[in-house]
Amino acid sequence: MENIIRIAVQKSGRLSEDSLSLIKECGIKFYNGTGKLKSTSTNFPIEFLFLRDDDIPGYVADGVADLGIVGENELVEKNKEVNTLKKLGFSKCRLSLAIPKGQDYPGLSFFDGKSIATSYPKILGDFLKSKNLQAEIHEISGSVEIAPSIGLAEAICDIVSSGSTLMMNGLKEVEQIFKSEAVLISNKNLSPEKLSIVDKLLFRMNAVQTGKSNKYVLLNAPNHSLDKIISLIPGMRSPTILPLAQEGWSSVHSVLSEEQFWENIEGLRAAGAEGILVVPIEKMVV
Ligand SMILES: Nc1ncnc2c1ncn2[C@@H]1O[C@H](COP(=O)(O)OP(=O)(O)OP(=O)(O)O)[C@@H](O)[C@H]1O
Ligand SMILES: O=P(O)(O)OC[C@H]1O[C@H](OP(=O)(O)OP(=O)(O)O)[C@H](O)[C@@H]1O
Ligand SMILES: [Mg+2]
Repeated sequence: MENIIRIAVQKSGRLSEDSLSLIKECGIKFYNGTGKLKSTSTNFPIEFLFLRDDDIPGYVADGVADLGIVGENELVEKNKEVNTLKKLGFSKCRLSLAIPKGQDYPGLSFFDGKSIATSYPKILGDFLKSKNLQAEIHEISGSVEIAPSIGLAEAICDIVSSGSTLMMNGLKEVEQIFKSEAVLISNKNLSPEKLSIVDKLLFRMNAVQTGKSNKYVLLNAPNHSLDKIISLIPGMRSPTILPLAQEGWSSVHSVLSEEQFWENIEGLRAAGAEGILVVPIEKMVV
C-alpha cells in the first residue's frame, strides 16, 4: 500500500514508552492493547509493528517497515543500510567496558589477551581493532554483567546508564566506547508518496521537540528597564510587551530555551524583573 507508512517500534523495553509517547504527542491516535503486534492509526496514515528492537534495523532495511525507532547501539551493531532521519533525545546510554571491582586497571592494555563478554560483538570488535588490541569476544544475548562472576569472561562490554547494574554485580566501568540515544530510521528507497507522509510526521516531531526544549516566559518589569530586558530575552521575533494596570510597569512575554533562561535569570532580576513565570510549550513551529 502506497498511501500509508509502516513504523517499527519496540514491543516492550527501554524504548517503548518514550517512542509511543512521542507519536501520541504528534497527535497520532492508535490502539496498542497488550499482545497486539500490529495496529493502524485512526487519524494519520501510519501502521505500527511492535517488534524486538534487534529486528528493527533489518526490517527497515528490507522494506518490511518504512520507518523504525531504535537505539544507535543496535543500529550500528546490526550494520544495515538505512537512513537516520533524526535523533530523538531519549533512551540515552553508553556502551562501556567494565571489569571486576577489585582488579587494577592500567589502561586499555588490560584487555590485551583477555576474554570479553558482550551482546555487541561488532561495535566491540571495531573498537578493539582501532586500538590494536587482541581480545577474545564471547557473544551472549543478555545478562552480560553476570559473565565475570561465573567465569565466562574476564571483562564485559555492555549498556550502562546509571551504573547501578554494574555496581550490583561487583563491576566497575573503565572505558566508554560508544554513546547512544534513540533515533528515527527510514528505508532508503521510499516512494514519493511515502516520503510525503514521512515529511508530515517529521514536521510534527520537530514541533514537539522544539516545544519541549523551549519555555514561555512571562515577567513584570519597570518600563525604564525594558530595553535591557528585551536584550536579554529577545524571543522568536521579539518579545510581546503589554502595559500593566499599574502605571510605569509592563508585562513582557518571550520564548527562550531552558538554558538561556537559567543563563539570564540573574540579569533579568538585576534589571528589575519580578513575578517571573516559566511555562512549558507543548508544540512550537518556528
Ligand atoms: N538502562 C538504560 N537506560 C537508557 N537506555 C537504555 C538502557 N538500557 C538500554 N537502553 C537503550 O534501549 C534499547 C532497548 O533496551 P532493552 O533493554 O529494552 O533491550 P532488549 O532487552 O534487547 O529488548 P528486546 O526485547 O526488544 O530485544 C537499547 O538498545 C539501548 O539503546
Ligand atoms: O546502568 P543501569 O542504569 O543499571 O542500566 C544498564 C542496564 O540496563 C539495561 O538492561 P535492562 O534493565 O533494560 O534489562 P534487560 O537485561 O532486560 O535488557 C542494560 O542491558 C544494562 O544491564
Ligand atoms: Mg533486544
